[in-house]
Amino acid sequence: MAEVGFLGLGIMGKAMAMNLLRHGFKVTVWNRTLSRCDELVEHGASVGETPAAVIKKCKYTIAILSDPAAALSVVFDKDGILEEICGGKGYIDMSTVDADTSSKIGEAIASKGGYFLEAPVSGSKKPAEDGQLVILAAGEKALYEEALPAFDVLGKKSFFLGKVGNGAKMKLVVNMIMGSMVNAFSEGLVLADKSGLNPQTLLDVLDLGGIANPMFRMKGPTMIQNNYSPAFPLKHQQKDMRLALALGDENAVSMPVAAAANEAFKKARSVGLGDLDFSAVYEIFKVAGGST
Ligand SMILES: NC(=O)C1=CN([C@@H]2O[C@H](COP(=O)(O)OP(=O)(O)OC[C@H]3O[C@@H](n4cnc5c(N)ncnc54)[C@H](OP(=O)(O)O)[C@@H]3O)[C@@H](O)[C@H]2O)C=CC1
Ligand SMILES: O=CC(=O)O
Repeated sequence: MAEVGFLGLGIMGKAMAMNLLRHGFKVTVWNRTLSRCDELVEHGASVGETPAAVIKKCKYTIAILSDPAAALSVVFDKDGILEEICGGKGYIDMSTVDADTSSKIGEAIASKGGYFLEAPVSGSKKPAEDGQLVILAAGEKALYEEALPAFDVLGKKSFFLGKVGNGAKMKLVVNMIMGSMVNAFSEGLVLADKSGLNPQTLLDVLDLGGIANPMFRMKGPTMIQNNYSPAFPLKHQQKDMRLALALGDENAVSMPVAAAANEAFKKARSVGLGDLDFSAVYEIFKVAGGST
C-alpha cells in the first residue's frame, strides 16, 4: 500500500490519522507542534520534519488544519507543499475553509503539475474516531478515486461535488445551519429553565418529536451539566459562521439568523470560551437570560 501523508494532528487529524493506521495504511505525519506526532508514532506512523518532506515521500497527502491562514501557510510558506509537489503527486485539504482559499491552493498546486482535491468533512471528534465522517470532495476526480480507499476508512459516505470551491461551500452551508441550530437550542434551554421547566424534560420531549436530531441528542445532556470539553472548538464554529456570512454577502443572500448566531459566537470568544466546545455558546444565553 502506498504511503499516505497526513498534516495536522489536532482533534480531527489525530483521530483520522489513527484510523488510517488502524486500517493498515502506511502514514507519514507532520504537525506544527511536532511533539503531537509522538502518539501516532507509537501506533506505527513515520514523521516528516516539514510539510515539504511529507509531500516528497508520499504519493498523496491529506491535511486538516484550523483555518484559511493555516491552510495557506502549509502550502505557501518555507518548507511548504509547493516546494515538493509535482506531477503524479496529490494534495487533499480536508480543513474547513472558504472557496477562495481552496481555489488559491488548487491553482498553485496545479501550476506545479500536482493534483488537488478539497474534501472538508461533516462530523465531529466521535465520528472521526469511528470512521463515520461525511466527506464533501471537489476538484481532481482522479485524485478522488485514488483516495477513495482512505475516504472509505475515514467516512461513512463521500460526495464528489465537482469543481474546487463546491466542497468548501457545501461545508459552510451545513455549518451555518448547525451554528444557528445550537443557538436556538441554547435559547430554548434557557427559556425552559427560566420559566420553571426541567431542561432534561425538554430534551426528552425534543428527542421524541419532528426536530429530534443527533446534535441535540449528543450536546443536550453535556450542556445542562455545563460540560464543554471540546469536540468542535467554538473558535472554529465562529470561523465557519464568518465564512458562511461572507458567502451570503457574495451571493446577496440575507441571513439574519446566521448573523445573530455569529454575534453570539463572537461574544463567547470575547469572554474566553473559544477553545471550549461550540455548545459553550449556551453560557452567553444564560447570562443574557439572567440565569444563575
Ligand atoms: N473538531 C471538529 O468537530 C471538526 C472540525 N472541522 C474542521 O477541521 C479543521 C481542524 O479542526 P480541529 O482538528 O478540531 O482543530 P484543532 O484546533 O484541534 O487543530 C488544528 C490543527 O491545525 C494546526 N495549525 C493551526 N495553525 C497552524 C499554522 N499556522 N500552521 C500549521 N498548522 C497549524 C494545529 O497545529 P498545532 O498542534 O501546532 O496547534 C492543529 O494540528 C478545522 O478547519 C475545523 O473547522 C471539521 C469538522 C469537524
Ligand atoms: O464542523 C463540525 C462538524 O461537526 O461537522
